[in-house]
Amino acid sequence: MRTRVKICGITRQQDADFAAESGADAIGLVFYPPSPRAISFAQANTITANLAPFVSKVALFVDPDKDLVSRCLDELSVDILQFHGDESPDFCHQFEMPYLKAVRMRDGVNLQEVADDYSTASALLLDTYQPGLPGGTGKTFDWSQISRIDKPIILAGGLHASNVLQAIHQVQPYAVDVSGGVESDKGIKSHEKISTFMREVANA
Ligand SMILES: O=C(O)c1ccccc1NCC(=O)[C@H](O)[C@H](O)COP(=O)(O)O
Repeated sequence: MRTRVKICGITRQQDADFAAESGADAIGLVFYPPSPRAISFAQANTITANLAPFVSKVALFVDPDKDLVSRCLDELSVDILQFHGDESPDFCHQFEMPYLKAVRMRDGVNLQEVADDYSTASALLLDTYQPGLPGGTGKTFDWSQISRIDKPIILAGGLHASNVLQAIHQVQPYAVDVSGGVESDKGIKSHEKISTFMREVANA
């Protein structure tokens, strides 16, 4: 089966359009103000309003207030929520929307237990654990920590064109998620890097 691609931390319409033209399956919009990739709902509206069809729009939060997520759903057309903090299963489920639950990989994480806890999640997104930084670390983690679970896995953390092929062969994820690995600067995607990344995934 083809490995899907989500390009996260999109802040500009031209990057979203290029990602879509290049075959990305999803784009991620970060609604977490401390992030250098954070955008407002108004910016997100411009990006999503003109996006080609059949590209999923993922709204990413880190331990948000319920009201922020509700407002996002009222004001924006998004397809999937992504919770990248310590949100509980009940919190994630309450919006009655498909959602991804990020898991920051560290010693002792039992992925099947997490998958059972978040039984309503569409997938687990596995990212690198780094104290003080909930995501977008640009660093890989030890992929041998990943056990087989009965839920789709989205592999994130430090992926780029030079390691994504190996990552796909080793982990066989449902999808890969990239942010820093296709950037020229924080929040600014490099179209050349997106093209190379997409080509590598297609070769896998
Ligand atoms: O991108 C951020 O700044 C960010 C901040 C807080 C939580 C999540 C964040 N990003 C999530 C992602 O972009 C990806 O899901 C993932 O972390 C991969 O990022 P990268 O290692 O840069 O490829």
